[in-house]
Amino acid sequence: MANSNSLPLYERVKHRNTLQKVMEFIILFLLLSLLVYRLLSFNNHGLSWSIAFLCELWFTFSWVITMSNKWILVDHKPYPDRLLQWVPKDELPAVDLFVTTADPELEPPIITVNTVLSLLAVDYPTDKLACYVSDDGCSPITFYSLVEASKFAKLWVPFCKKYSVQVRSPFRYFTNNSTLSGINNTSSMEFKHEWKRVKDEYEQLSSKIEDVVRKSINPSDIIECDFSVFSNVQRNDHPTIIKVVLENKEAHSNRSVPHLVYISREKRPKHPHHAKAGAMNVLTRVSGLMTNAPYMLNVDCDMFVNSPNIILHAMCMLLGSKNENENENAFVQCPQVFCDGLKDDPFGNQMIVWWKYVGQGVSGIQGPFYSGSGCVHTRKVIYGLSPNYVKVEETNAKNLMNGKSADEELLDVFGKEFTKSAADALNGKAVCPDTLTETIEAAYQVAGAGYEHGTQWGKKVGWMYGSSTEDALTGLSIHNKGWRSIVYAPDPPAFLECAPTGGPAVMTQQKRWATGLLEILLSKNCPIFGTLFANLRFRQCLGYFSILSWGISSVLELYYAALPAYSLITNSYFLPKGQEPAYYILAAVFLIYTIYTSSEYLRTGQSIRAWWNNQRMGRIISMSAWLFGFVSVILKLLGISETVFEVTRKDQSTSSDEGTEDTEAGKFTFDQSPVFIPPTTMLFLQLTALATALLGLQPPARDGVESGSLETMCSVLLVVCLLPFLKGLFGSGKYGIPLSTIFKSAVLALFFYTLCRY
Ligand SMILES: O=c1ccn([C@@H]2O[C@H](COP(=O)(O)OP(=O)(O)O[C@H]3O[C@H](CO)[C@@H](O)[C@H](O)[C@H]3O)[C@@H](O)[C@H]2O)c(=O)[nH]1
Ligand SMILES: [Mn+2]
Repeated sequence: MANSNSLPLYERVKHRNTLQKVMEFIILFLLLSLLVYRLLSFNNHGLSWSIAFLCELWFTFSWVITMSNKWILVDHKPYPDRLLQWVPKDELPAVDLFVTTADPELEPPIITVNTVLSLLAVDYPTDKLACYVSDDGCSPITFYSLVEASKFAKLWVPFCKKYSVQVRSPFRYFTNNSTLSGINNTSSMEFKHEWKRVKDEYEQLSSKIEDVVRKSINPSDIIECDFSVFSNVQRNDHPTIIKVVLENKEAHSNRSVPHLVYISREKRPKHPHHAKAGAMNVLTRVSGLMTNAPYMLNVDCDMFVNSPNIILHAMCMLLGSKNENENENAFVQCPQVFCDGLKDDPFGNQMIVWWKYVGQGVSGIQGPFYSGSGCVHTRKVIYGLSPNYVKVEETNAKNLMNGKSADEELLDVFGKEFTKSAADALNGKAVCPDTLTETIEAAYQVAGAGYEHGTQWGKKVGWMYGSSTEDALTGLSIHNKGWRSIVYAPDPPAFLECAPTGGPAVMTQQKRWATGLLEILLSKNCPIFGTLFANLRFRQCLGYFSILSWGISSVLELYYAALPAYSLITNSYFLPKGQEPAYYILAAVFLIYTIYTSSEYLRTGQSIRAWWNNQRMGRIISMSAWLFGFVSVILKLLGISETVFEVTRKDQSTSSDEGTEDTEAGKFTFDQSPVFIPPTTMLFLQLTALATALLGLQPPARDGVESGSLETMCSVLLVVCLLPFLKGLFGSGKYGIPLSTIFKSAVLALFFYTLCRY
């Protein structure tokens, strides 16, 4: 026993990559040479030269950060057997499971239901788990779906455990894919029989939900449950609704299913609700009163469990070290992996390479960024504790000297109804009440719209307010205290989710990210302060900078992309000429960068096409969604408008019937959103510039040197990147760019052209 105690519960696996690193240094050297070349020839050039220099300075700086981010890749390997030797199964720590949903239309309830069922069925003692669903849509349909799902769960959970089912979300388990469904010719009769029964039940469940969604049947007409609370509610103006959907009363029987609680927090037009961050804080408080588990797993409504052992594995990494002081891991983050992602990643948003090289790279520094979903948090850390923590009793004495008792202090921070629960959690001796309903009255209090007034929720404790990427901000505030975090990227992935498809959904998501991230950079939460005045490591700060600056790089990329067009139109140049040595510097950067980036795709098992799609979408997203993110943050800083959290549309590929493969799914789609104007303008601009050059309409070169081959090549390359938009000009329906967008873009392009010419 003593022996197994001292064995670590997880291992850090480091990957070094010399070849990649050599290429990184060569690229850095080339970029620096280019900067030197620009500086040496600064005097004889005009504005475009300075802009090019500025942009290249930024690109070089970003490259240094990229190198720092990827210095060592780290992954982790848990040893659950050692944990089970160390802690008996029924003494494992409890974990509260959080799911958020906000809109039954954008987020079909059947998706949420599958996520919830997969959570209820994880391999972990059921009496240690409780699942809380926050519904910001206040939808009786979502509630109804959960009630129905809880009945099915009583069949599904025991079935999964009895047959050690690998895939625990029913829609995926019951696909036609035989490797997932686990049924084959060698299966026993009993299994086949039960399999059929569970499948039938699931089909009934999904058709019931579909009926309610499609025909808008009033759920209260079909089940006996109390729906009166949902009458007359408006999404943004309603009292709290908390319903214990399922209470686990037979904890030790093999038919038991974890608790399931539905929460729709109070919303009032006058009270800010803080979108997802607000919902997470209500989940934290309600669960704090009901079960107060020391750990909390949170997922978005579309992210379901794919590996049934995930909680046990995460526990290894959170409990994992020999002495308590050394245990400085605040949270375990699993990469976001997309289920049945479209072939070759046409929208460039599957982020496989990002998670591999940046996600695992920052894990070698202080740890991965919290990315909002697929993450297990430590409750105490969310309550603001630092790694070198002092217990509440100890602070007690200290505070008394300041004239404030610890209780008063806790009251100020957490609010009245929550003081005891918070103290219990911080002291690590949470006792949960015998029944969930016992605490329901207090739960209504802490879910109220005005509860947080005068407390530190969203400021010092809980999920942080002030950014539409509350995840990055919350993670940053944890890293600022000196905590580490852990990336866990098992194969098969621990969770799977749906990647948004189509132009508009991708743009909504990317715009929100760029907005939220820039909001953090330009606020008092800027990571530079974290490094200067708190415990954020310098290279971790650089890592944060690399994502927080998306909005800024979009502006520089836009300038750089306009340069070739400008040069062609005015018959000037901003790139070195064929006879200059610097010409070869540029060619070499281009070549090595191509080899470097494409090799990352090949090594992660993706195709060259996927590489190209990501490069292309990278440029498109940067000059559309990120640019809009930048603009909305500037508007917010000027006090003109507030930033909002727009929910991403989730595709309903989870219904039980197998849809035929949508061959059009990878095609770029458009809508009326102004976000499509800048890329369309850019396309027009490059086309006009190329036409000007080809038709010999360029003015005579001012200082005798004309635009050269590199400018033309860059312009052509941009047109190739913008090919989806070129096609969009001729497409119809959702595949075509709306006429108004085309018109506005043409006017803008014409304006730029005139500006250049005169
Ligand atoms: O007012 C709101 C808005 C959103 N949500 C929920 O927040 C989650 C994330 O929203 P979604 O539109 O799916 O955003 P994504 O871009 O897919 O999510 C990523 O980015 C977000 C930050 O921008 C993080 O919060 C997410 O966890 C992360 O997965 C969903 O479950 C929503 O139901 C709420 O509960 N209340
Ligand atoms: Mn999502």
